Amino acid sequence: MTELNIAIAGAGGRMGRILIEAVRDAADARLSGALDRAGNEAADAAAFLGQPSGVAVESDLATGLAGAHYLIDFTRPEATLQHLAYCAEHGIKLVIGTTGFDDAGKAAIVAAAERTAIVFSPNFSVGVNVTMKLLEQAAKALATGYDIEVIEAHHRFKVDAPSGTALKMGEVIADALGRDLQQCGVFAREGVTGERDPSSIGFATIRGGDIVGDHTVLFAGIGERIEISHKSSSRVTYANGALRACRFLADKPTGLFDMYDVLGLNT
Ligand SMILES: NC(=O)C1=CN([C@@H]2O[C@H](COP(=O)(O)OP(=O)(O)OC[C@H]3O[C@@H](n4cnc5c(N)ncnc54)[C@H](OP(=O)(O)O)[C@@H]3O)[C@@H](O)[C@H]2O)C=CC1
Ligand SMILES: O=C(O)C1=N[C@H](C(=O)O)C[C@H](O)C1
Repeated sequence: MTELNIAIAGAGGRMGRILIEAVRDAADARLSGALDRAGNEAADAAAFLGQPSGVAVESDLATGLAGAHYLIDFTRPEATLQHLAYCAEHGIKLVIGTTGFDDAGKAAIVAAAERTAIVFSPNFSVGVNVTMKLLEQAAKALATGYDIEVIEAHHRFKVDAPSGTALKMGEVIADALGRDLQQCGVFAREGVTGERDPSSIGFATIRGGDIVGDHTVLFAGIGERIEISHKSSSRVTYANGALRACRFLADKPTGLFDMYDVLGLNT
């Protein structure tokens, strides 16, 4: 069995810590390095587990990525884009969970995938990706007469809105209906808004406490409504999905993939 040498970016963050634990628990993976921003360096990336790893948290990319074949990055767009450039240059494969990229950031990821292999997904849980498939089917079956609203709730610390997952759900539904989310997405309502445009897809965001991540899509008709919901109760599902993505990349030299590719849902 070939061992996966994995570095973790954002090592001290909510996802970073769960990822370090998941890599350490995986029989086929080795924690080869850990990165975080300057000022967050630490002597041992797994000290919080009470089981030293011998891997320090570094802010210097060359040091933190020495010996890494994969970088799992759940940080912020500005950090991911720096890591992306380094990984593309050095042939390190990337699993990107960071959300909140603008169009230029997404284009940089597409370009980097010509030089290294990347899985980029706003949500690495199996359940959310299966939910996306259900949404595709529901949207096609409920194409007329049903108003579509995406409602998401996350913890108080989340900095981007709507969540990357909510936006992806909107895109999946818009694609299934032949609409363009850039045109039909409604991201805020206040004051005298007028009646709802039936071709719109609305978004509502809730932030509070320690909510890990809830997403509901409402298809509201006259006389009935359908709700398709996914609720995360642990970040372990995201970490396990990210590890699965590394295994998927093992035989891919270049290319941009998502969790549909990893899970074989692209049918
Ligand atoms: N795709 C998926 O399945 C999931 C995606 N996410 C996404 O992952 C990202 C991280 O989430 P979460 O772990 O909760 O966030 P945290 O804020 O807990 O962790 C982010 C880590 O990255 C560090 N960081 C921030 N900016 C920089 C920078 N410029 N350079 C280097 N390091 C930096 C932070 O340091 P500091 O604290 O000092 O800012 C922190 O250690 C978010 O975009 C979130 O939406 C989250 C869960 C699942
Ligand atoms: O910030 C989070 O926590 C999460 N972010 C991702 C997103 O923006 O969709 C995935 C998950 O919902 C948790």
